[in-house]
Amino acid sequence: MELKIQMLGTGSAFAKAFNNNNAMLTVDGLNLLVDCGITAPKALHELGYNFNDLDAVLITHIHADHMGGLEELAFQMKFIYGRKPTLYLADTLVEPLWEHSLKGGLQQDASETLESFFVVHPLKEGVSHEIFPGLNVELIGTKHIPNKPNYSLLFNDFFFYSGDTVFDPDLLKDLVNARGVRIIFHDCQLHPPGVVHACLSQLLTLPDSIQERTFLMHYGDDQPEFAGRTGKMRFVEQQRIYAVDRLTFAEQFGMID
Ligand SMILES: O=c1ccn([C@@H]2O[C@H](COP(=O)(O)O)[C@@H](O)[C@H]2O)c(=O)[nH]1
Ligand SMILES: [Zn+2]
Ligand SMILES: [Zn+2]
Repeated sequence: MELKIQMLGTGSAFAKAFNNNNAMLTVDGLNLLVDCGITAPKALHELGYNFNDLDAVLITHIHADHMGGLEELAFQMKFIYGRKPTLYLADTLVEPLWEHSLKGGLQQDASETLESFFVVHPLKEGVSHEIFPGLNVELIGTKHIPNKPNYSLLFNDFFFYSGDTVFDPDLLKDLVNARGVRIIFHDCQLHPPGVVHACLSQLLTLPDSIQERTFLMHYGDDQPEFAGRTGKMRFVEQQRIYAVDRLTFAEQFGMID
């Protein structure tokens, strides 16, 4: 049973050279889409997927680069594939996702709710939930936009996926030193200040023992100019397939194409 990750995109919210920072996690042929931004429908198509190939979708927060593709997903699943997609999200996001984002486009009848379009699985923060056999996720509440719910993800107790978060070195140290996290995919704003994201200059203050297991995503279009300027950290490459279990350290960096 191998966990693989392929980023549909590795770009920031304003990037144009990269798609939105959305990921496909695959275990034993089952596909979990982590975030479904504005560019996700086209990015999936470019990788040879259609929406019916998705076994579940998980949303970290309600910015458009993370959920702006859900309207098309819901409509395609309803009108083309005739089934409801499975949606995982924090219990605190269920109401705002519908009321503040999706209702305006999806609702055609006043009786329709989020559950009219998705099989909704609300998740509790701090609890390990089985998504598929061999894939568990724990939501970790992290700071992004003041007073708005936002979550990072811990997969199978060893793979931390930050989503969008401000720099939180104490969390990262606790995850690695106390909880045994081996791999970190972290958002990285290339230019300071990191007001709503971790920025590169902050991430570079992490000890080497954390940097060497950290892979950077959610970056801007000038990312190529930062090659060789990321300390022990590496950039995640859009569309490349990584075998997460084999990413224990940079030297054991595994790739499947
Ligand atoms: O200079 C900036 C530009 C944007 N923001 C905030 O970022 C988010 C949108 O980007 P995400 O990657 O989806 O978080 C939005 O809240 C903007 O206000 C910023 O703070 N500074
Ligand atoms: Zn974002
Ligand atoms: Zn965001």
